[in-house]
Amino acid sequence: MLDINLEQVYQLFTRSKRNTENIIQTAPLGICVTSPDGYFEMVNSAYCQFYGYTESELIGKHFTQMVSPTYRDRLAALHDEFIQGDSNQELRQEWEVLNKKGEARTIIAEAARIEGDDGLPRKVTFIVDITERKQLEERLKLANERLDQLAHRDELTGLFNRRAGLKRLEEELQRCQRYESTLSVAIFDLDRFKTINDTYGHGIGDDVLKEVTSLVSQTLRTTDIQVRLGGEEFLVIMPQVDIRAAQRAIERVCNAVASTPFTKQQLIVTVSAGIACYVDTSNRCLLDRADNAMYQAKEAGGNGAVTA
Ligand SMILES: Nc1nc2c(ncn2[C@@H]2O[C@H](COP(=O)(O)OP(=O)(O)OP(=O)(O)O)[C@@H](O)[C@H]2O)c(=O)[nH]1
Repeated sequence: MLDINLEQVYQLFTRSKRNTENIIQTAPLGICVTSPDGYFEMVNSAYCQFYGYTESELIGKHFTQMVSPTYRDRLAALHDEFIQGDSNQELRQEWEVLNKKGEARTIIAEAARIEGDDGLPRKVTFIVDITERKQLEERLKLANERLDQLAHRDELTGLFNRRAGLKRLEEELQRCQRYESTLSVAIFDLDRFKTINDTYGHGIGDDVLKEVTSLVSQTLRTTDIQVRLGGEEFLVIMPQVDIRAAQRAIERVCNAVASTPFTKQQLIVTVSAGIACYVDTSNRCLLDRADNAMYQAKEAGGNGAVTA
């Protein structure tokens, strides 16, 4: 039998308790224990350091004071649910919190339910500061969006650029083939645009391009795709639209452009358009047909649409 007296048991117990407390206090992640009604009963050094409060400033305070006001009610409700839950479930979630200086930080909090000395449940929360990681992710996301923008969008008008637009057309044509649906395209070009540049300068020419394409987008359906092919030449892809409907849409575009004065100079601009409808053939052939039709519209004096 083990020869151990009460004093030794007590010493062992005290040493073990001290070890546990030391581990908790020196742990690199923030740890807190909250009472069944959400008040701090224990906070470790990392927790205090992260939030910028001393231990005595936190003990006895309600834990929701550490989160931004938007989340307070939700978190208090979650705490209650967690404390009352039957299972030993764990809660892991990302939160926006506020430190003592009022700075917003992002944490991942993971919680576990334990039983306190009094037999009542307690919530132990472990927090990891992910603010820098979140900021980095945000910057990466913005940089990726910018890269995506540069790779697929035309800087001046914000429309799809030629490469991205032709890729979209290819995808739409494949959809037509697979589902035996239809599609129309229109190529349009501003009439005598060089005169605008020569008379008012390139800057005003740019403004005309931006305003015209914006008006065209508003005139078309949201499912239509407008592409800047280059210079003052544009492509409109109209999925599920037959040649008659396409003609009506593009005539509406021509009329809208011709009847709207553009830029502060109130310039009157017209467009010529060629329309072609998908028949089982290649992308290139469809665009060539629309392009030829557009030149016919130009030859007929501009400001109008011709179907291939
Ligand atoms: N401002 C501006 N002008 C551009 C841009 N890209 C092309 N252009 C100009 O567009 C004009 C196109 O001239 P042309 O090809 O002769 O066409 P047009 O004067 O519209 O004549 P038609 O098409 O025959 O009616 C040129 O002056 C180009 O410099 C651009 O991004 N901004």
